[in-house]
Amino acid sequence: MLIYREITFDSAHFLPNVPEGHKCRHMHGHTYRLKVFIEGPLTKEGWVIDFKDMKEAMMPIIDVVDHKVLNDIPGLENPTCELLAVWLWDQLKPVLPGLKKVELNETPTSGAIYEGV
Ligand SMILES: Nc1nc2c(c(=O)[nH]1)N=C([C@H](O)[C@H](O)COP(=O)(O)OP(=O)(O)OP(=O)(O)O)CN2
Ligand SMILES: [Zn+2]
Repeated sequence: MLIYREITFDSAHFLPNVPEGHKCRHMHGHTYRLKVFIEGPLTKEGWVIDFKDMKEAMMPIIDVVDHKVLNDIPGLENPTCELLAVWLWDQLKPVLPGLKKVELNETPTSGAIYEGV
């Protein structure tokens, strides 16, 4: 069974590696939407993991990026949606057994999906 929990956070960033003149070289912000997927068997409670426990595992990581400048965070010096999705995966993997996939929307119409290496 695959379950998910979704959360939003607001961050500022700029993309240092895009060409001169690209609008994303300038500091700007996004409301990111992160969907975290966990796969596993049903327990005797009839669930994979308590959604509440998922949220509790996710929140300390979300607190690192929420209302922050992403470029200031070690490992996020070039915070594209793709690299932020990988960073979130790397943070979540040790605290969420069964982590299957992260889906990160940077805008309502664009995003990245990462399932680990
Ligand atoms: N593959 C990627 N492309 C872009 C990324 C990214 O992380 N991965 N990021 C950006 C910028 O962060 C930018 O803020 C988003 O740009 P854009 O998609 O142009 O966003 P808009 O909502 O302004 O889109 P419009 O269609 O122009 O309204 C850029 N690309
Ligand atoms: Zn952006």
